[in-house]
Order: sequence, then structure tokens, then C-alpha cells
Amino acid sequence: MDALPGWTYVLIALAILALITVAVAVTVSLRSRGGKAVPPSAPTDAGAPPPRADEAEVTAPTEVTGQEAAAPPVPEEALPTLEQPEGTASRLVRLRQRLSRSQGALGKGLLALLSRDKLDEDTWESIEDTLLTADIGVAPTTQLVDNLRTRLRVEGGEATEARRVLSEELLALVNPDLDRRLRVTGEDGKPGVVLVVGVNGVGKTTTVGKIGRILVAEDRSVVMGAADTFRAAAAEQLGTWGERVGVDVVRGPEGTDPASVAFEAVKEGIDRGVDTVLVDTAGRLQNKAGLMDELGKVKRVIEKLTPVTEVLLVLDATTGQNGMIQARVFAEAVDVTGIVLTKLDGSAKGGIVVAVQRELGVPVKLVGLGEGPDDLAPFEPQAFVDALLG
Ligand SMILES: Nc1nc2c(ncn2[C@@H]2O[C@H](COP(=O)(O)OP(=O)(O)OP(=O)(O)O)[C@@H](O)[C@H]2O)c(=O)[nH]1
Repeated sequence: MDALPGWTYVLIALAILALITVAVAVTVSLRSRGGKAVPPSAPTDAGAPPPRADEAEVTAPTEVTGQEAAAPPVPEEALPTLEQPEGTASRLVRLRQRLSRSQGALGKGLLALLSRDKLDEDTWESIEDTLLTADIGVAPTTQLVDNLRTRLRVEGGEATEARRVLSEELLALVNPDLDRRLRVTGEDGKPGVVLVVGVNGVGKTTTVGKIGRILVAEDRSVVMGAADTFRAAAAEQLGTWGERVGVDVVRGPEGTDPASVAFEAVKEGIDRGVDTVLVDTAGRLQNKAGLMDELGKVKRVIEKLTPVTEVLLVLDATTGQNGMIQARVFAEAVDVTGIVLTKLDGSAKGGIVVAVQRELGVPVKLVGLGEGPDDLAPFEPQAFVDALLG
């Protein structure tokens, strides 16, 4: 066989080189596609309130860099990113300010009227209207106006006097002597049981979650029961609240008897020796008889194990008279021992505190002041009046 000309060898060598280059390029491209880590999905936080600005750093998903992508997967148990609920002192300071922002207009309006040179009938009528608009209710308004008239006649109408007298009268209406402590501890080594009731949408589940966080911040052990079995999302929502602070949530499939979930939750709490069991209930029953049957049963069934120490009725402060009607129906269905007034941040009608306490003869114990996870505060009469007067 004749030897090939020299340039043919050069051509063959070039062709082999080109083939090698193409092969290397294809391999590198495949590797880089197959090896890229999928960024972790965002934490499923759908049911819980949106994180506040100061929480964002903790909960926001971080981007995965090339180096992190190559790192070996970390077992799930090693990632308990539990949140630290806000401490009591800073929470109270923050929420008192928020209360002033939402309620200050009422007191300012009243003080402006009371500081007029002449307190004539028109002025007293405007004072009455201002109080009624703030949902204080007719009887307390009449009482307050009568007392103000008498005292300002006797004690003089100077602006500073008017402020002092108004402050004292408002405080008397809010009734600082009521016992507003939450009964979260049980007896005989058993947990305290807090049953949370109210119609849907008022902020029941959110309130259960927030109370759980307050208890965790106080180093108490907690189990939560999702006895709102009408809507699967409600149980999921509570599950998320629990997960965030390491509290277990007992739940049953959608449609389970709420009483059986409540029973299981309290049993779990007793078996584990926790301090408090918080039970969320459903409130979407349309008729009073059904509501009474259900709530009565939940309470009776729990009390086969241990007494319910607190029944909290959650009311939405923005609903005015509607809230009062709900309050009456629930109070007939179950012995309410305390009221939680939610969404006070979104309503200037703080007078509902006075109206609802009068109506039920039960103290407002907690107020909801926002959608943030720690936006729940104990109701403090003096701080409330101070907020009203700005
Ligand atoms: N602004 C404000 N929003 C609140 C407050 N409390 C609850 N909410 C919001 O009210 C909405 C309803 O709250 P939920 O806790 O789901 O109400 P629920 O009564 O449990 O309703 P169901 O689960 O449907 O029975 C949510 O968007 C909460 O974030 C509050 O104090 N202030």
C-alpha cells in the first residue's frame, strides 16, 4: 500500500483534535446542568401571618450558591429553625404605642370638646355622639356624660382638670378591678385548658397561635388542639403556628367530631405533663342550638379528663354591634370567662371594650393589635385609657 501524502496525516490529526474538543465541551455542559442543585422551596408559611420586617431575615429563603449546591444534603432533623417569640417587655412597649395610634382620636376629640370655653347643650350632644360612634354603648355613654357634667361643674372646666376627670371616668367605665389574669395552669398536676371560641374570621386560630407563643416565651410547655375540623386549612394554619415555636398540634381529619380532637389534645397534654393545652374550635354554625350542642359537648368531653380553666371568646373589634350579637349567642352556649378583642389596630372604636364587658359581665383579657405573630397584648385598663387620651 502506497504511503499517504504528508498533508493527509496533518488533516487526520486536525480532525481527531476537533472531535476531542467537541466531546469535552458536551461532557462539561451535561455535568453543569445535571449537577445544579434545585433551590429549596420557600418555607410553607401560608396559614400564618406574613413575617414582620424584623422577622424577614429568619424566614426568607436564601439563594443557593454553586458551592452550597455541591455540599452534601443535611438531614432534616438538623434544621429546627425555631423562632424565639418576642419577650414580654418589648412586646408590651411596642403594642402600647400601637394602641395609642389606633385609639388616640377618641380621646383627642373628647378633650377638644371639653376644653371649649362654654360647655353648652350642643357641646354635650357632640360629646355623646363621639362616645356612641366609638361603640361605647348607650347606657355607659349616658353615665359618662352625666358624671362629666356633674364633676366639671363642681371641679371646674380648666383643660387640665377636664383631662384628669375624663381619664378617671373612662377608667371607671373600663373597670380596673376585674380579674384579667389568664388561667393557664391546672390543678393536681394536670394542665390548664384554654378553650377558644368565636365565629369564623374573627381571628380565633391566630389568637390560639399567639397565646401559644406568649406561653413559650414564658417557658411554659404547651400542646394545641385543632378542634376546628370544618376547614382543613384551619388545622394546617394552627400546625404552622405550632411548628414555628416547637409546639405540637393534635388534629384529626377534616370533618372529625371536634369534641374527639379536643379530648385527644387534652389527653396528650396530660400524658406529656404539659402546663397548658390550647383548644381552637369552629364557630361557623349558623343556628344557636347547633352551636350550643357543639360547644357544650366539647367542654363536657374535655372535662371527663380535667376542668377547662378558661373559655375565651374572640370578637373582632371592627364589627361593632354585630360583635355584640355574637357575644350574646356564645355566652349562652358556653360559660365565657374572658374576652379577646382582635383587630383593635384597625379600628378606632375601642369603646367596644366597655360595651362588651357590660353586656357579658366578663373582662376583656387580651387585645389583638396586628397580624404579626407577637401582636397580642394583655388588656391593661390604665394603659388603654392613656392610649385613648393620647
Ligand atoms: N389586623 C389584625 N388582624 C388580625 C388580628 N387577629 C387576627 N387577624 C387576622 O384576621 C384574619 C382571620 O384570622 P383567623 O385566625 O384565621 O380567624 P378564625 O377566627 O380562626 O377563622 P376560621 O379559621 O375561618 O374560623 C387573619 O388574616 C388574621 O391575620 C389582629 O389583632 N389585627
